[in-house]
Amino acid sequence: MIPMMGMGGEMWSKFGSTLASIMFMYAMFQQYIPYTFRSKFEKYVHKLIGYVNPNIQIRFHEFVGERLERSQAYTAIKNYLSSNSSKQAKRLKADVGKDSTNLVLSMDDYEEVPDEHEGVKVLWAASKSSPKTPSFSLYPTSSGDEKRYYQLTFHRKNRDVVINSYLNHVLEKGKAIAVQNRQRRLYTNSTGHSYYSFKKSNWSHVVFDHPATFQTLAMEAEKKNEIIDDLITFSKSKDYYAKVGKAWKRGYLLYGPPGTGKSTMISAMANLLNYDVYDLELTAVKDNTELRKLLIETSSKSIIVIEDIDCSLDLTGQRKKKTDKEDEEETDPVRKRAKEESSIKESKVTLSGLLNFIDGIWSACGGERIIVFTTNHVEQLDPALIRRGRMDKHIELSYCSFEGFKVLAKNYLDIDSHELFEVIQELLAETQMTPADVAENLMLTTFTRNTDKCLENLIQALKTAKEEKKLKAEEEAKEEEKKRLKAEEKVKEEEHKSMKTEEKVKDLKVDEKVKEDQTEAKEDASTPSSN
Ligand SMILES: Nc1ncnc2c1ncn2[C@@H]1O[C@H](COP(=O)(O)OP(=O)(O)OP(=O)(O)O)[C@@H](O)[C@H]1O
Ligand SMILES: [Mg+2]
Repeated sequence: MIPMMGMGGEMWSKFGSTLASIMFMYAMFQQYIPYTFRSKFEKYVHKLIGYVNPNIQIRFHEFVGERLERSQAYTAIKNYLSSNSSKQAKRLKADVGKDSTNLVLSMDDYEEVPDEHEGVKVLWAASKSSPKTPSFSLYPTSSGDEKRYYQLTFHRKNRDVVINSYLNHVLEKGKAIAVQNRQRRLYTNSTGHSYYSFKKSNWSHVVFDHPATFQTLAMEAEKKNEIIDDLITFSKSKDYYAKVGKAWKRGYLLYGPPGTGKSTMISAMANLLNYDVYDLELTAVKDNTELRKLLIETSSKSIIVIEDIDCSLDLTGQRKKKTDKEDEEETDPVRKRAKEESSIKESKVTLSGLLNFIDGIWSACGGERIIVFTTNHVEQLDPALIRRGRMDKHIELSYCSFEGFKVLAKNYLDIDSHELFEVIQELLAETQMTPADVAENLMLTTFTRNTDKCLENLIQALKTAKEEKKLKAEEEAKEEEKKRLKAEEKVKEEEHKSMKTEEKVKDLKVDEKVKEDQTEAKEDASTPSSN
């Protein structure tokens, strides 16, 4: 044992002294050899190493270009390595990931991670270089001056595989991981702060974490699956759209009464496809130019939403006149308010501007985008806006069906069947209740603490709705009858009037005839006879 230790100690001391001498010589070399000679010397040393060393190295710096933008390749590699390094590297860096709940691990500086692709072995290393000349700054620069990079090392015989295949594989995988890990955003253009115009973007955003999914959406299973299929096919059809020469986008029109789940479906779409949501408030857009600017700023993999399209835009001059008239009759306070607001702000976005937005040349920039319009009154929309090709899919969201109710019962009460379901089925067929109202009744509150009570409440609400519907129908029938009687009366009155005028005309004609006769008789009397 002891001799061994002695040997080890001797070896270390030798190694230490050699290292010290090399360091000393290097310091001397740096201090006393002129710079020009030194740089030439270093060049030859690198060349010499190049002849001897069979490996090739590629560096991917964090910041590149004149404006020192963050390199996309660096970010993609970082993401790619984060999944590998957490299994292999010994020293890791941790950062908070999306939702602020999970940790994302990546390899620490000077750590190395091996990787293999198509039988080719490579080695990744994370590293950083400090600036050679110290820089002075008024601002604290903790790590700003350090230049981080990843270094890829591989044998030169594998050059083709690495450059042609492996690097693409790394970038693609890295980007896919970034999409998965990214925190999705909900953007809006309706901040209303015009003094923020110096800001770079016209969109402001918050974190998008709406929990709605297609599983929790009350809807017929067949219809739901059709929509899911459509969305997934769209998201995977990049090559197909390129082949047929169409911009990679798809338009959906969601229509139906308030509270039937239009907005909920948009959130479910975003969650299904992992897309960002851009909620475009048309009334806050000044004109077509601003609209185009907003569109260009939207990123790929996003859903652009225009809610209540019929209220948010006076699409044509004709339409404006029509809506003015309708204002008096508008009973829904929200729609009335929206109409008032839109007329106050005097948005100059026109129908043609909007159509350009949907399928003009500009719409192709970015790609992989879904445009969703919602409306409560599909019949009021301009045919040009909703023709096929612009809005590829029209989806009607309607009153709650029994199938929809079962989804809600499963979500809210966690039950698949119940003895009261039959009654509810009958009542739902006879009434028109929105999923929002049904959901409201199924919500467990302090008052309705159990399932039976909830279902009974719903039955009560459905019965009331049925009664109201009956009363409303009766009232409408009465109203119709009143209108019919009024119309009949009017017709009679008209007839009466026309008869009277006819009589008057007749009388007048008789009077005139009498007068004419009288004047003729007078004239005859006053004319002296020729005899
Ligand atoms: N089909 C549905 N499935 C599940 N929940 C629904 C459904 N429809 C409505 N709801 C519930 O009702 C609430 C209101 O629905 P939502 O906002 O999606 O309606 P909307 O159709 O967008 O109405 P509006 O036309 O007034 O904008 C939602 O928070 C959701 O909980
Ligand atoms: Mg809505």
